Amino acid sequence: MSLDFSTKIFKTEKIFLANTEEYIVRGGRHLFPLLSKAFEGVRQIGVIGWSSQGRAQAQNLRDSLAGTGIQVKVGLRENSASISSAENFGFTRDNGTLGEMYEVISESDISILLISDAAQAENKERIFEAMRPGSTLGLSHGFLLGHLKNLGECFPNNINAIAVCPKGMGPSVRRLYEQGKEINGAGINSSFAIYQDITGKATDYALGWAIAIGSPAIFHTTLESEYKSDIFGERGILLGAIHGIVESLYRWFMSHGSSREEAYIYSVESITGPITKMISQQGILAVYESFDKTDKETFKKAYLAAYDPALEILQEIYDEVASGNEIRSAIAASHRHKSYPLGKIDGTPMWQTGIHVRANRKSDNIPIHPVTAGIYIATMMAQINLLKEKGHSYSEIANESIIEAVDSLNPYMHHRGIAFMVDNCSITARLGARKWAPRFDYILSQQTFNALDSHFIYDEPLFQQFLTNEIHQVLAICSQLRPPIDISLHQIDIG
Ligand SMILES: NC(=O)c1ccc[n+]([C@@H]2O[C@H](COP(=O)([O-])OP(=O)(O)OC[C@H]3O[C@@H](n4cnc5c(N)ncnc54)[C@H](OP(=O)(O)O)[C@@H]3O)[C@@H](O)[C@H]2O)c1
Ligand SMILES: [Mg+2]
Repeated sequence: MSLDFSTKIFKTEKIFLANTEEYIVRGGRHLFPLLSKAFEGVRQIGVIGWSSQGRAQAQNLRDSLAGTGIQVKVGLRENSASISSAENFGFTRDNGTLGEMYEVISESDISILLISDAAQAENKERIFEAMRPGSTLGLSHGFLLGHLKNLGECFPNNINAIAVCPKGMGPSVRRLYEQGKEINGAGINSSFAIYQDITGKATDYALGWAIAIGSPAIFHTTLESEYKSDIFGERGILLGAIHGIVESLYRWFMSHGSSREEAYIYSVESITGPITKMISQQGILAVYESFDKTDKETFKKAYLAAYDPALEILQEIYDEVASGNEIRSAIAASHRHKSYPLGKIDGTPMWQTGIHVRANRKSDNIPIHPVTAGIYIATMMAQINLLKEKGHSYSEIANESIIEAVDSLNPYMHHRGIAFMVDNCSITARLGARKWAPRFDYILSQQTFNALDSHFIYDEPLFQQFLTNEIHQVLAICSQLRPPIDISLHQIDIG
């Protein structure tokens, strides 16, 4: 995969991640005056859908493009339940910035498709038909490409097909953009991909779009690599795996004499509080290095007991995603959910305990439990190593396995529990988390905890591989590209 690209409008920057070269573009408000040039020939951008991403991207684009003459118009299905919410945010039929989705697509020069992935797949013919020749289809996910590949079909050959994929959820995309008004560089990083460029303008459109939604750093990828790593990552450590890990850990701590509150603190709080913060600020190895000798041993044992079982499930997920099965499964599930809507995931005593724990939380006193750290980090490392083996770039690996977890998602779980994190993500992600979390819970309970409670022979090279992994160096470089502020959740408006 070539990670180089060319733009006459924005400055590209070469970075070295371990021994590989990648090119990025840094965003920021000082580049907004270049947006008119980047979007040359564009009079209207349609944002189709009003959910996590639609709401955030439509507002950010409108704010960034103010004064350029480029209109941002929201498109929704007939009788959409979201019409009144969009109108409350100033996208109204009266002022011409809200309309029926197929009409908006047919009027727009760029149509950013932010309806659910399954709805994109289901309505692709009508969407493609509505697009004018020479116009641009914008995606925030490669799911639709995966679906087309499953069917042996392609995008229409008379449109551009591009993607800008924010590596964080919609509310963060909006909130950090707003914070960026005071602190230049605050925002959510995005990857971008150019699948089809028939006008020669696709790269500048994509970079302009990413800058306009506030991304501080923009990485290049392909649409195929994006959907594989994204669908895989959210089923892995970002959502599915972390859910399975904490459920199984909670029970394990209880079976070893902890009270409910202690078990919750040692499992969930430990990860979403100090482990997340330390990885975000100092990297993965810092967690291990923060332990004394005894806890280092405990961490090592937990790491080695968890790595292979976690890798086994992760490999299965990757295979399911790469073969197209996971995409078929998400579409099939969306049909079933018309009769059986997605169920709750935070009703059990564990998550009820979490409410009390959070109410009485003293943030500075949350311990890092070495068993929890060992299992969580082993799963993260297994995901990193698998993505590397599958040929993903380091920027994508770091974002899909570490940065999105510690800077975007885990803080949501810390703030209000598992459902607040998972159910603020896309439907594709919510489905995947529900499908795979029990598999991680099961394999850890069956294998990892059995091993932990007995003696087993350490795979020393595997632990050495953790200590010397290139990802530590990669993360140090990537963390310089992170937004300069923390996500302040208490201010986030989840509507
Ligand atoms: N959520 C994230 O943080 C995130 C992050 C990165 C990328 N993405 C990608 O961004 C895109 C949008 O995701 P999302 O999470 O914002 O949305 P979502 O929650 O997955 O989907 C909800 C939106 O889809 C619309 N919709 C559902 N069925 C429809 C149908 N049959 N016809 C027309 N519209 C329909 C809904 O319309 P109504 O409003 O009328 O109900 C609503 O606006 C997806 O490609 C996703 O993979 C999401
Ligand atoms: Mg994602």
